[in-house]
Amino acid sequence: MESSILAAASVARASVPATVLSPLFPSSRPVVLRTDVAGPSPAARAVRCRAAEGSVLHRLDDEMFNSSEVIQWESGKSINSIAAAQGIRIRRRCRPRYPSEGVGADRDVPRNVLEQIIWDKEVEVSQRKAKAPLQKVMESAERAPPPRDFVGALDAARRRNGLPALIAEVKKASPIKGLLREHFNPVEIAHAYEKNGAACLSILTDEKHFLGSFDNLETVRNSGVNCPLLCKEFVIDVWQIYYARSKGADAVLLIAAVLPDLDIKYMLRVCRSLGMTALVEVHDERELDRVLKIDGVQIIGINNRSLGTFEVDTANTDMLLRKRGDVIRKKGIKVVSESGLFTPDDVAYVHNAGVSAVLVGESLVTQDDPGRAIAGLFGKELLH
Ligand SMILES: O=P(O)(O)OC[C@@H](O)[C@@H](O)c1c[nH]c2ccccc12
Repeated sequence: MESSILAAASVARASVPATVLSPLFPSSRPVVLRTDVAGPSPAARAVRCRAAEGSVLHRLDDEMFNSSEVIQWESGKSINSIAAAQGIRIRRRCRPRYPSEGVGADRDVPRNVLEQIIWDKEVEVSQRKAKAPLQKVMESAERAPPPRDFVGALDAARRRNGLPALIAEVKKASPIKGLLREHFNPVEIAHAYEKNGAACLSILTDEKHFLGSFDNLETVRNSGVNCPLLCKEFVIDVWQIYYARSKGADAVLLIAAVLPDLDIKYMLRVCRSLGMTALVEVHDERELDRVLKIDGVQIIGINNRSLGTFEVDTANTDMLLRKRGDVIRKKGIKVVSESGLFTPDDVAYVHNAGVSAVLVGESLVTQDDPGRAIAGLFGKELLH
């Protein structure tokens, strides 16, 4: 068994260095194989067995995980109890493996839109993984065109215009507003955005709730746009990050409302190993404080929209920057104000609050000419 673990480990060594990625848990999450203890715990033994079955191994730096985190995983605590301890209210779809997670109706029914999306996403990801196993997707990620510098493009655009850089979103629909644009051609919209000064593009890939697709991401990437691309996905599994890279994404969104700290740390690491940027999204103070404790976060998105209630308030960006702007600036982290921005006043408001960039979908895609709409949003033409 040991020899097959080592054999599998050598397969993955190319990507990253002392932890195991195992499908033992609901999504592929890191589990440290501890070599400093007399004998492996039952969970670690199980991991070894899975590893021996041929799952892909990843090695990460030990110092990344403190021992209590390791023990959390090894103790077999459910993802939901770990998440709840961090204030995360979005539950993963329950597995019978964890009887402590509730029974009956409460267990089987998602409690809000975000939870519904995440539950659907788990089914979708496991189906996609069955068709394209991680190892295959990793190989095709290696063959993808090299990643572009997402943060660099934002910095350059901000310097050029003296305004927050624009991440313009290719968005067909949303769960609450429904269809945003009847005639929807992602490539046409992407080119119009780029021509009118967008620094980066955000491509929604969730099919069920946003009518997006990975095909859109791939076609836009192959259509000759130069802007770096953010894969706007509900990431719950590192498989999705490799998949996004294989389709040409330069950045991915990591939503703190659904990801425990350890997942964020691990996913940041995977992004870095692929040369991608992670835009870590928060909505409230608790999520922001969690994210500020994680090393290596370069760019934070403050979502003005609650993904639980879908209510929007642009004052959220201002409020969080008033409270935590000092720490954010000290750490050199850039902030993107996301959602609900419609007018030059809205942009000026979040600019004054201290953001480096804005992420805008609805107010652009709902207009006849989404490219021309950019000058309307900023109150002037943006330099390309
Ligand atoms: O269309 P708006 O209000 O301009 O918002 C764009 C973007 O911020 C929003 O689509 C978004 C922000 N975070 C998300 C997470 C998942 C899906 C969508 C989003």
